[in-house]
Amino acid sequence: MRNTDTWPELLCIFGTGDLGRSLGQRLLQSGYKVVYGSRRPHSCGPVPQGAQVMSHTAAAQSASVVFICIQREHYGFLEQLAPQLKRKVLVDVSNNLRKNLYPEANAEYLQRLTPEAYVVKAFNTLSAWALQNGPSDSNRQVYLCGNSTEAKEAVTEIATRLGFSVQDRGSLSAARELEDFPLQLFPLWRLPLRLAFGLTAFFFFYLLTRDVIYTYATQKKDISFRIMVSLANKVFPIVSLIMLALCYLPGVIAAVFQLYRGTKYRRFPDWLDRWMLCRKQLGLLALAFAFLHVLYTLIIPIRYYVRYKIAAKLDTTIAWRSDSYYSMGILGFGLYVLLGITSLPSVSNALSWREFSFIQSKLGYLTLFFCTFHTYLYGWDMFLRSSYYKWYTPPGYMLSLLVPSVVLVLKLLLLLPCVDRSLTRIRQGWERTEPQDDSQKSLIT
Ligand SMILES: NC(=O)C1=CN([C@@H]2O[C@H](COP(=O)(O)OP(=O)(O)OC[C@H]3O[C@@H](n4cnc5c(N)ncnc54)[C@H](OP(=O)(O)O)[C@@H]3O)[C@@H](O)[C@H]2O)C=CC1
Ligand SMILES: [Cu+2]
Repeated sequence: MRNTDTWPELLCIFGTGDLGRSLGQRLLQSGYKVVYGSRRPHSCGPVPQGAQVMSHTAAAQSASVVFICIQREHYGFLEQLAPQLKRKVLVDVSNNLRKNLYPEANAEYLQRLTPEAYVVKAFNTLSAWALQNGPSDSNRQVYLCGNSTEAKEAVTEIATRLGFSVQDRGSLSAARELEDFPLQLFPLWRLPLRLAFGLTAFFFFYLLTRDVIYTYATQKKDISFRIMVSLANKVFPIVSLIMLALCYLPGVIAAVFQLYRGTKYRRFPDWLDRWMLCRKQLGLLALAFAFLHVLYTLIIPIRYYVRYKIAAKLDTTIAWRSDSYYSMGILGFGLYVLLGITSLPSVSNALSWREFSFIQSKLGYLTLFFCTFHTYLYGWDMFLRSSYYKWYTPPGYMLSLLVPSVVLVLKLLLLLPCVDRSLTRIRQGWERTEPQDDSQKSLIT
């Protein structure tokens, strides 16, 4: 099918648009020869230096691999070209503007137009910009699929020469999935973002009512200026703590499921699966909120309102209490940042699985513990110190501590030696398997 003896190999690109030009430039830089097929070979836009431009027919005849850098809507003319494209490798790079715009994938449509060509879907997840700049850490992956193994090998070779790493996603029927990739908008972030937004809105309005509006209604005192810093600095830590707890809750629930079922070989319910998959995003958002809390806390001493209230008398008991909750908060935040850093791909790739799970799980629970304890101490301190917090504190404050406390208690229970032993046994797949049917049973007994 291909003549691999001639190097530099000549490759053909149909379409002199953005992607065609970027791809051509990259191919030329990697040592290939490039010929363009265009509707207007003599009046098309600028092409990279060193490339030739011809009619579609002439260009197709000269190469064995043809990149189709044309929008799917204009594929129609390729049907007449089918005889010239016979036994050629056609690379479909196209994307759609929406999901399910057409009944079949673009690559399958191309295969239908040119039944005797070998269509390979590839490169569509890269942008013209990424192609032109060459592979970078985040833009290294090329996904491809197709029915002919040889054709896929040819495209793999080219992509590898361009510096990309290739992932084969199977036959051409996977093309639809590949075409949907670029259309996804932060799929794993959606749930955590909605949650963060919902929690923030809820606690903000809750505190606004209980803090500002209630005070105004009962005491005719206007403390609305507290919205900007004091209120924000209550909402952010609460949301952060709850989200961090929610990041560890699914792991605990999964362990409970496994213990209850006595096996790890049964699938978790869908909601738990989805929840487990977005733990990293939950954790990172929680970290962002913790950051805000730290920043807001740092400015407290320079605020006029606080300096105005500072009393001259020093009470060592109070000093102890408040210093301990600051200290817990700082320790918790330090670990929080560590968790965030180790979740970066470049860092986590450098860790072994054991190291990664040690940090994300053991230190993760420690972080949750510090942050929860910090919140407990804060509440205790405020409760003892000011009468104002006596009525405000309980409901909202308890609510913010509920989820983390549940997670920590469950985790402690899971760490009990007897529970831990059976969980380890289940996770290592040592569980007793019941004989499947009666014939086996009789063999055993
Ligand atoms: N731009 C990007 O970042 C990416 C683009 N893609 C895909 O690459 C393909 C091309 O995209 P892009 O380069 O941006 O698009 P452009 O509009 O920039 O270029 C399309 C090219 O197709 C040719 N063309 C247009 N109309 C017709 C027609 N009726 N018949 C024959 N040829 C025609 C033209 O080349 P000529 O005048 O020489 O014939 C034109 O330059 C698309 O399918 C897109 O989905 C995929 C990933 C990223
Ligand atoms: Cu705090």
